[in-house]
Amino acid sequence: MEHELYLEKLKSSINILSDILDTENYGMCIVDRQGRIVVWNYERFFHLRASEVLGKPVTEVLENTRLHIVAKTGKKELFQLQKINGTNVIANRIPILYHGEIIGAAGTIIFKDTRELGELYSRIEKVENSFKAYRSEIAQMYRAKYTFNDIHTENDKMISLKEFCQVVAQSDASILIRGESGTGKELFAQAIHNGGASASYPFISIDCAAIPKKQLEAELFGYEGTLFNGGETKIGKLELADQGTVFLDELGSMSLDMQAKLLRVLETREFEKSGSNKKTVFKARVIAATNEDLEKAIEEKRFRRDLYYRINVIPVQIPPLRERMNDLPRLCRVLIPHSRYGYSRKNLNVADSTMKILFQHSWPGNVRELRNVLERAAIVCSSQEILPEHLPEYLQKYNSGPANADGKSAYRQEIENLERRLIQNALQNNHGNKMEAARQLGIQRSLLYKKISDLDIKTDYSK
Ligand SMILES: Nc1ncnc2c1ncn2[C@@H]1O[C@H](COP(=O)(O)OP(=O)(O)OP(=O)(O)O)[C@@H](O)[C@H]1O
Repeated sequence: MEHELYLEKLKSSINILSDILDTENYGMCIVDRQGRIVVWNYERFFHLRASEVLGKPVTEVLENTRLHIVAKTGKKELFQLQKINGTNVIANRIPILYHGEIIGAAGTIIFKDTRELGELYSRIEKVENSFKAYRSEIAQMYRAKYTFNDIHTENDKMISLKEFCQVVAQSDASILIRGESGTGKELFAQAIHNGGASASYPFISIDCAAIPKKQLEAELFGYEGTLFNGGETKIGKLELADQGTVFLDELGSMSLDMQAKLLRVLETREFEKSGSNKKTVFKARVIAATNEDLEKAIEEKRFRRDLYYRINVIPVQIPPLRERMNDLPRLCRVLIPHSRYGYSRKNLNVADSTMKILFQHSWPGNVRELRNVLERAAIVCSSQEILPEHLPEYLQKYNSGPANADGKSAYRQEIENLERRLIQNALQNNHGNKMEAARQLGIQRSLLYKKISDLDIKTDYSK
């Protein structure tokens, strides 16, 4: 009898619960050990009042029921499809135990009709599909356009660097690309992204120097709508890069505060948006670039050593253009714009005299500077050849007359010939004695040695 009392207690608790629970999509029926109904709040689903069914065997009231079975076996049955009055419902059946003894079973229906569940599924499916569509749209919007084929070079060092980067593109390790401004750091970063498994995912570039320090955090992490920001939500670049690459350009100019936050993300692979305490998983690869001397910045306490080690897993150093001048002719070929005002000029090329000038410049702005020079020249030139006069003013200083095959100006060549003749004469007059020759020329002996070597002068005049 004790267990009947227990069932009674359960019944009154459930009645209280039904007042506070959402009973619109939720109902409960309890049977005793014999399968007789003791609690019934399925009223709204089956249009049968409790007074009509209480005490009746559940098998007489509910079609396809198994509650009486669960009240015997004690084995719960969850999320079962049950057809009642031509309607599918999802039913849970749970045995009720009292001091370890089965005294009945409780049945719950969560959804009135599986059509509702179907509708919910199709709504979820629609949301998922539009989510997929947005994701591929984001990947399209943030596409990396360059591949390794766009890195043009004939320089051995650059060819090996390209091959090395093709290998590291296959891993997801962090990369730190270093090089002067305009050497092609972003070009390499994009090629690495496109050469690896993340190619179809977004490539998100963030210029840490261009974004005001205070804004950088919101750009990277995003924020959730709160009362304080008028409910506005922003997806951060770290989240947007989902499975792709985050390219942190000018990393050296990131504030110490942001460096600490970035380090935490790289270590835990998760982050918190401002205004939210939920963690967002960080799933992208990081490629950073800088033209700053980071080691010096570490010494000067402007850059965190731990972040440096975390990012500099694979260091990539791009040489400046002046150290790979044999790339000039090829770069000129690919960087000359072959159209002007919409007219195609496929055969536009650089005249030899112009090339000689380009060889004399030290290109502090590297490939970007060269591209700008060629773009400007292509605009001002109406012939098929870019001539010295099409070059900007600051390059005209190298244009001191027609140049020789080795790229020296005629003026420079004349000076060298004169120097060579004077030194040869002095050496001859002094039977190859360099000290005497230097005295005769009125120059330091060290300068004479340098000139002899630079001008490749024969020094054996003793005989
Ligand atoms: N080897 C190359 N072949 C073809 N184009 C190149 C090469 N290197 C650089 N470029 C071109 O030069 C320009 C500058 O390159 P990029 O922007 O990648 O340089 P960067 O080192 O990232 O510059 P910054 O330090 O200013 O950010 C781009 O237009 C790029 O396509």
